[in-house]
Amino acid sequence: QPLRIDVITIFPEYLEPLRAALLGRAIERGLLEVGVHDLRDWTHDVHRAVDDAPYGGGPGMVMKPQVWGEALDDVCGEHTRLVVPTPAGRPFTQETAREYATERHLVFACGRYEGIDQRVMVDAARRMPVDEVSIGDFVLVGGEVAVLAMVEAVARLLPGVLGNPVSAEQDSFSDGLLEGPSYTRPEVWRGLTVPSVLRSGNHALIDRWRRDESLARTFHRRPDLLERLPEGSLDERDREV
Ligand SMILES: N#Cc1c(-c2ccc3cc[nH]c3c2)n[nH]c1N
Repeated sequence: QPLRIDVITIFPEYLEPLRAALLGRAIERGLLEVGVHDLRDWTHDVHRAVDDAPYGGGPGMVMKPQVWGEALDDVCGEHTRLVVPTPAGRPFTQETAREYATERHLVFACGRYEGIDQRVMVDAARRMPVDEVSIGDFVLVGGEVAVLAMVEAVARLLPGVLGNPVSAEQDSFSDGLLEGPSYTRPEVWRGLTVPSVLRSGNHALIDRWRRDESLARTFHRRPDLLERLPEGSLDERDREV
């Protein structure tokens, strides 16, 4: 059955974009299920408080464990992987997205303020796999934008979501390299031309040119990716680029 994704947040409206465009259509077609929940539905006080001052002092507020505990008790099930976006998380990469696309149920816990009381993740890990992940080395104000990015990265890998499934294989990072430049009509635009090899019709030459462009771009923009390539990824000719 389709992957089910649940998101718990104090700003459910932040997740509305999941209902639009390609992802919205995939949900309508039953290719995946998405539920969004307001964390405040699990509060019991008149102020619907979800945060409190940090033990040990310091700036900002911390999200209360009790509210999160009750929300996760209701939303998580026996096949759930809990994903908690945080700047202090392990890097979320294309490999992570591929792993998540094979799961049955993902629950994303969106923090705000200075984050969620750590005991929430410790308690959840008693019953299910828990991943604390980061989408990049920059600081956001909450987890919602990270969840939008992760859900899109995962959903596009699900069968039937992308019109053209081959592109998911050929996208950047699938062979460990960055995608090279792309071009379309017109042939000349503001005095700028399209590389002639792309109009040659010689597909062996075109594939070679694209590979060279990928290698060169990766070398200049992300040399770290070249270090991580599996053994034997680069042939003699590649090394000359
Ligand atoms: N993932 C991720 C994040 C975040 C993030 C996630 C959750 C909260 C909750 C309060 N502030 C947050 C920032 N910032 N930068 C990233 N790459």
